[in-house]
Amino acid sequence: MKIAVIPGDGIGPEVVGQAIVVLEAVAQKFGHRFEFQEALLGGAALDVKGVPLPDETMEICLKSDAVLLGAVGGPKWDNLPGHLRPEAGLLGIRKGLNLFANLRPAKVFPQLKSNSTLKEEALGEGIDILVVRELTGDIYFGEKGRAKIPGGEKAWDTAVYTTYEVERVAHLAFRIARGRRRKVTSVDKANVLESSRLWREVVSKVGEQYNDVELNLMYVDNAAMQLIKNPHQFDVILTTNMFGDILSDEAAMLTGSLGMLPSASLGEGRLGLYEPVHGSAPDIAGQDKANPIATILSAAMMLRYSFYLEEEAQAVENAVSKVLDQGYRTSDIATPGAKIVGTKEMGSLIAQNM
Ligand SMILES: NC(=O)c1ccc[n+]([C@@H]2O[C@H](COP(=O)([O-])OP(=O)(O)OC[C@H]3O[C@@H](n4cnc5c(N)ncnc54)[C@H](O)[C@@H]3O)[C@@H](O)[C@H]2O)c1
Ligand SMILES: CC(C)[C@H](C(=O)O)[C@@H](O)C(=O)O
Ligand SMILES: [Mg+2]
Repeated sequence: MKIAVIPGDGIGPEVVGQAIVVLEAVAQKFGHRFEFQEALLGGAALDVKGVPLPDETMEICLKSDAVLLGAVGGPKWDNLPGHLRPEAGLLGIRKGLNLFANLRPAKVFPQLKSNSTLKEEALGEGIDILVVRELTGDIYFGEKGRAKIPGGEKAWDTAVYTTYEVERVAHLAFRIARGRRRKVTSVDKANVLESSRLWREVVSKVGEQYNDVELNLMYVDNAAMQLIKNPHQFDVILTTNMFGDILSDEAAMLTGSLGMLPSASLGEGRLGLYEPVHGSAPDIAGQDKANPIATILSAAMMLRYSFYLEEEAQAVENAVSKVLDQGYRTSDIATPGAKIVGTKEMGSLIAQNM
């Protein structure tokens, strides 16, 4: 099994390094062979190649069975023009690999209930939400530009969706909901945006083919509020690229820390891209402070969705749970009396508990 490894910038290399330690423990325990090949993306690629997404990186990804990615971006590259920013490299790779569905599960580990920004009573039995974010359309990829006008400038980004783009991600969300609590909440801004009106029409039509799944339609401003007020009402949240970006960070905080949230980006085939939801965290980069669990859980999603190794995926998730049971915490999820460890130690502990 060939895995393209893209450490990226900031804490990216630190957290990816620990996901590899855990994948090597999986290989040893279950007798698999993973072949890792490194590739450059984002600021790391800009510094060496002058572009955020070099051709070799796309070639390496296309020849692999899965891609493991850290994060990109940082203040060093913040003043570059849009198409040269590290983030453009990430968008390019998602689009280039046609990864149209981004799965972002927000689940509360029982050991971390007190880290949630919600009161423990509000969390009840815990939260288990899956955000299915469309990933290759919307305002991220529509026409954009800037022009001089009298007195200053104007700038624009365009939100575009086609029937086909909405249909394919909607089908995926409904199919996934069948394996969960059979409830899809589609989130849009159909009271204002034309692209959201198309989104709503298409999702409703696709929903008619899944009579066994309940469909709710919700505006994004209300959804942002409902996530805090009553997160238990959500099972699968199906939403657009932009709203999914925002709502998944919000859902992350319900679980205690952005450092806990993994993601999988999927297309038509087996090739997927697996990355934590968080960014390159320049404020803590290079200090061995980053929580590697989001990336380690992303590696578990890789085992599940690209390699169909369910037992192995669960073994990784159980190892994370065991280490939390033993009281080990990185500083973002610290609680009174916890044993605070750094990025590397957290990775080693999870590998040892496999
Ligand atoms: N997928 C990606 O590559 C991705 C995602 C989001 C942001 N970014 C980029 O990252 C850079 C920083 O963005 P930001 O500060 O808005 O978001 P961020 O997610 O990098 O950080 C937000 C906050 O969460 C903390 N944090 C994030 N991950 C953590 C972890 N694993 N362990 C402990 N704490 C963690 C950070 O220290 C920071 O305080 C920007 O250049 C942005 O464009 C990249
Ligand atoms: C860095 C940025 C391009 C990216 C996004 O907006 O998709 C990030 O915020 C994410 O959530 O993966
Ligand atoms: Mg984001």
